[in-house]
Amino acid sequence: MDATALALYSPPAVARRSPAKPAFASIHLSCSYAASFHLRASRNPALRALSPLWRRRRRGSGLLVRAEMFGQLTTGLESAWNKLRGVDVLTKENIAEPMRDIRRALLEADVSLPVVRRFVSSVSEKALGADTIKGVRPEQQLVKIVHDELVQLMGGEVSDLVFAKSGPTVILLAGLQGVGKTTVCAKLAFYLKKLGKSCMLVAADVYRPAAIDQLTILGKQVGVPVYSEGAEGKPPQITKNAVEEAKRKNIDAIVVDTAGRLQIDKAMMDELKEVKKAVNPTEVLLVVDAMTGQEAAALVTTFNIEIGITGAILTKLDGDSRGGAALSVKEVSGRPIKFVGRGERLEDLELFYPDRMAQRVLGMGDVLSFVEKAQEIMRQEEAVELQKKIMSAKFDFNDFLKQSQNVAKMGSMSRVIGMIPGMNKVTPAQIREAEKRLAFVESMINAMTAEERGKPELLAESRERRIRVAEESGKTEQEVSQLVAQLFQMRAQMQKLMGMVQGQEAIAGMGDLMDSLKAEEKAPPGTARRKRRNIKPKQRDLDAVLS
Ligand SMILES: Nc1nc2c(ncn2[C@@H]2O[C@H](COP(=O)(O)OP(=O)(O)OP(=O)(O)O)[C@@H](O)[C@H]2O)c(=O)[nH]1
Repeated sequence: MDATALALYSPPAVARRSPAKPAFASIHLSCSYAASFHLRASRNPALRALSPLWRRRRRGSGLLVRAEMFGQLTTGLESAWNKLRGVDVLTKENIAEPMRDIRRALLEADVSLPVVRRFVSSVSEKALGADTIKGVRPEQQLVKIVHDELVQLMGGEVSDLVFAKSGPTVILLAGLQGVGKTTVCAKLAFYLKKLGKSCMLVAADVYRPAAIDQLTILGKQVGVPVYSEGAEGKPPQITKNAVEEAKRKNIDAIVVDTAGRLQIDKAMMDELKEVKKAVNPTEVLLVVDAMTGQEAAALVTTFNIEIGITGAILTKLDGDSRGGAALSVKEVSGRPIKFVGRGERLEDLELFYPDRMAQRVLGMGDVLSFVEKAQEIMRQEEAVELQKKIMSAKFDFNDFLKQSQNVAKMGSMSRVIGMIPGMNKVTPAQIREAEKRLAFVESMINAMTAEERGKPELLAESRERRIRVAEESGKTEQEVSQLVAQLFQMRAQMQKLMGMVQGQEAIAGMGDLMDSLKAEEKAPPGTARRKRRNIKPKQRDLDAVLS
């Protein structure tokens, strides 16, 4: 791999100062901007070359974000290569400590010890055997080696659903109670519909009456039929009849929901074997909870030995899972992870890509998934338009509202943030704060006139307008002023982040706004605020906003 390509593996710069509390709004703007930027970059090599900018976070201007998923593992791995800064070549001596860091990070992520031992020995061997490549620093080489090993550990490439060559594809789901099986049934139906395949759900969990009702409700939400014979039927017979029904109705795929139990028991295994014998399913997928770490890997192994499975579906990856399950399942059980669940919504199920997961573990985000998500909600021309507006500092409140709604469609904020390279350290609390404040902000934007939303300078230059918006939205003038000031700050930040700022031409109306903000901060409560002349912002004001 040449130096440029390897440079993409530059470890994200670890900010040397405590994470600045990000302006809530810039989290949304960064996500919106990234959606448009990466969407364009996905079709434009020149722009794509810029995307490492997202990986090397600019101190002070980027957002210090810690995605919920794998945060601890990412930090642990980062400390490994940060110890190699300044060395010229990887040697047995100088990689000893980084290897100990990697070992510790994987164990803390709840990866099983035998897997960790094999992983560290393979990375060490490759690190010592690696040729030095001109222009590539040793820590970059180590990041690349760890990345490739992580990809292999998780199965190498994506393992998609297998479809039957003739007749309906039968997907049998198994798993313990509460792991998310029934939810996965609906998510899979939603995924199959997106692929243009007709689907039917089968209620074969006859022991928990609520499960049948739950599946029926979910089926209605997705818009697919649910085959049920109530709680009296026997799962093997129910499933067999469902296959006949699917054949009659020429349905492409059926997804069978089976009973979950608190732990593996013989009755559960025997029943699954009978169902399997009755319908010979195309896929037998074990649903496991990512939060259970290496226990998930052990479960997959047991089910594979007992009944034979074709793969696993890892749910609740949006939770505070340390990553051990994602990293261990394939290596321990020999069976691939096919899908991951990242939330409770129907669209929160996606194919499992080992390379993208490895990039996220290494804090490099997941541009490809981000682009795919952005493509689902944003047309290319919209992305071009948004990009131009942001780069020309014309991004206004209409754009902010539209993009915030778009970002919300891409999934939870932590998930969107986790996909954007270079933004892998937002704390969950900061993300929750950002999400909470969005409604607060939207109420102020909705109180603005269309003209004010399209020309925020009008609000920056007129205190009367700000007071009116405050009164109509039930907020204070100070809060409105802060919001307007943050929009200008976001404009400048985005340009700075892109490294495309063309000089810092003064932004009209900033002086007045900055002064009234400062006056607010200094004036004791109730002091009549001094009226401000509209003045061109002094460089000092602009620097204060831009810093
Ligand atoms: N955060 C999060 N919650 C999930 C995910 N998948 C499922 N859940 C939630 O987990 C809970 C259990 O989901 P179910 O689908 O009822 O689990 P189950 O395995 O069918 O449970 P039983 O029917 O009792 O066997 C529900 O509240 C789901 O919304 C996920 O990927 N992320």
